[in-house]
Amino acid sequence: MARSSVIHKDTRELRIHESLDELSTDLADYIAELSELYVKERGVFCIALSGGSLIGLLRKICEAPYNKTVDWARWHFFWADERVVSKNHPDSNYKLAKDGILSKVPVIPSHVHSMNDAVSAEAAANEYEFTIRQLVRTRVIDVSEMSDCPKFDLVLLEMGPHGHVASLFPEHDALNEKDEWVTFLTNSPNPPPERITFTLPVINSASNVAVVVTGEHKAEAVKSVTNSAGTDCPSLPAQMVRPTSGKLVWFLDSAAASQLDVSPFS
Ligand SMILES: O=C1O[C@H](COP(=O)(O)O)[C@@H](O)[C@H](O)[C@H]1O
Repeated sequence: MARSSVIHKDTRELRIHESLDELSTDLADYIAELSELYVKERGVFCIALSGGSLIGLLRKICEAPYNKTVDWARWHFFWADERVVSKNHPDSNYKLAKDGILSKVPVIPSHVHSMNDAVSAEAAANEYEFTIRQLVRTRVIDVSEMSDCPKFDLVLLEMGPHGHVASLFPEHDALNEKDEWVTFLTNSPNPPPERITFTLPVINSASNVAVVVTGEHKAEAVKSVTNSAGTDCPSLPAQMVRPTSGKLVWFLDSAAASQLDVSPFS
């Protein structure tokens, strides 16, 4: 029998699942509910994806009943980060999403806002920010009244074992970027070195942010982040994900939650 539990810690909701299958189902339910809400409210649903094993965990949203019930034609897809490689390269976050999601459901090609793979990291970051600015101007993407940043309906992140999210790595200068919406790196500590990423102000302006973490190798980082409630000087990028007025939900499997000081299934 699958087991799940919901814990509120600081401003985070932690949804802990005993199996990956259960996590994947809950993630699909959560996204489908947000899609319905924003399609009703705004006529569109703007979702920013990341890469990694997150995409495999999104498989259920492409299956019955969601493949039929979700209003795919209203979805606009963005990327919270991308690697500077060609779109058919195995490291490409776009390719991962294309193979895992975009090729499986009836999306509108002009609603897929991927990053340009034919120019430098700097040019692609500038171009992506320009694209987002146009879509904010036409109100496809909502705007945050507090920060003037784009307000994505949902930003989906996956935390790496050392606490990185999107392509925001511990102690990297990109974490301090306050003015740009999209920035670039040429020295990522994880390969490939060149990347493009949303900045923290954009992530934290979203209406909803979900952070997905699975596996025991990430348990220590999960513990550090969740024990840092209210810390004034967070050091891990995942600790800095604190939506200003949006909702933050963490989806964990029991292995990733294994070092938490709560016993989710007791
Ligand atoms: O490099 C990236 O990593 C994260 C996830 O980290 P992982 O170590 O668990 O793969 C991913 O979400 C991000 O989009 C990506 O570019």
